[in-house]
Amino acid sequence: MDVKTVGVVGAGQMGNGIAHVFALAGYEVKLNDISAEALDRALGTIGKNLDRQVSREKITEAEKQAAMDRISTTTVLTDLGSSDLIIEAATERETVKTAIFEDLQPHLKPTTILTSNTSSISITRLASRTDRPEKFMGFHFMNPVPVMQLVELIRGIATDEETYHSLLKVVESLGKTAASAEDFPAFIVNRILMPMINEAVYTLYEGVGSVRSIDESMKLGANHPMGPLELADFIGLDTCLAIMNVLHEGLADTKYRPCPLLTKYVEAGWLGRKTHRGFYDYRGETPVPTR
Ligand SMILES: CC(=O)CC(=O)SCCNC(=O)CCNC(=O)[C@H](O)C(C)(C)COP(=O)(O)OP(=O)(O)OC[C@H]1O[C@@H](n2cnc3c(N)ncnc32)[C@H](O)[C@@H]1OP(=O)(O)O
Ligand SMILES: NC(=O)C1=CN([C@@H]2O[C@H](COP(=O)(O)OP(=O)(O)OC[C@H]3O[C@@H](n4cnc5c(N)ncnc54)[C@H](OP(=O)(O)O)[C@@H]3O)[C@@H](O)[C@H]2O)C=CC1
Repeated sequence: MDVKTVGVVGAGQMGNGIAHVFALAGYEVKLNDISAEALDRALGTIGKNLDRQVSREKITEAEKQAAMDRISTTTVLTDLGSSDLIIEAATERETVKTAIFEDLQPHLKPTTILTSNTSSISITRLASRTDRPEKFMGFHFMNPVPVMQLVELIRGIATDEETYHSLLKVVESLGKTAASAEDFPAFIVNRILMPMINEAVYTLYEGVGSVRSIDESMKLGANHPMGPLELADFIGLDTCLAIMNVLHEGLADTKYRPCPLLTKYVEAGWLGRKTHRGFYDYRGETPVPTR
């Protein structure tokens, strides 16, 4: 299947990054969200991130303009029906994702490939709720999408080889690198990364260190580009908690128990950068630790 048009569902931090890289690579992109404000914000963010690439001479002003012109937005999900490839990047909740695929599928071409950017949820189970499990895959981009090299490709039990090879070609066309992961909870990156973040929250919860000392320790002591709590805020604490819950339930092992402090931050609506407060408070000029 030759992919030329892409429909992206969900215009949050991942959806806008995915639209950005596809438009820059020459694909026509339709970006959908339930909220018109989210779509406006996404276009603003894409413009700013493309400007950054122009100012660092990675792309020209004309390439930026051409990329912006290839992106259209809509709050009507079914407008994405004519796309060759759908990338679902809505909130990490299985019921949300299943409803999107159910609403979309009567409007799709028989050849359309369906994918989810889920961080953790079973691809086989999501696929089984659609009319085309053989054309369904996990297509897991990393945050920030314009910068990170990796894309995880996850085949469900029924995914056919043609679909897998079509997506491999797409990843190559974006200048990124694919890694194949088997369909088990949280795949490869988050199976390893998220227990580390959860452990950092336990380290804070048990008073072993403060937010700042935990992050400094991992940046200066293990050469991580961001401390684990800073990274959790960057990913979104709701997403981190959702992934830990999938690991905990899916692997039935107490070592994946989400830290109660992580749950408390999510219950407070302190979801990290996207709500301006998480392990750090981002409302002032510089981030201030909340513990
Ligand atoms: C949860 C999941 O399911 C899976 C996941 O995604 S897990 C999260 C994975 N991501 C990570 O672990 C990110 C860890 N953090 C980092 O790698 C770095 O802190 C970072 C790349 C985000 C920023 O790096 P930095 O050195 O502090 O910032 P900065 O110097 O401004 O940026 C580095 C480069 O990225 C570019 N950049 C940063 N953000 C960008 C964006 N959103 N769009 C475009 N370019 C961007 C900058 O322009 C700069 O480019 P050059 O090298 O060409 O100059
Ligand atoms: N954050 C990260 O680092 C990474 C996240 N992912 C995965 O990507 C997906 C998106 O995450 P992320 O971008 O961070 O989340 P965000 O919370 O930033 O964005 C999700 C967006 O989806 C919208 N949305 C919710 N329901 C629907 C719907 N039915 N139709 C269309 N849009 C909808 C939300 O709208 P509203 O806000 O109005 O509810 C919001 O704008 C998740 O599956 C996540 O696990 C994958 C890799 C990295």
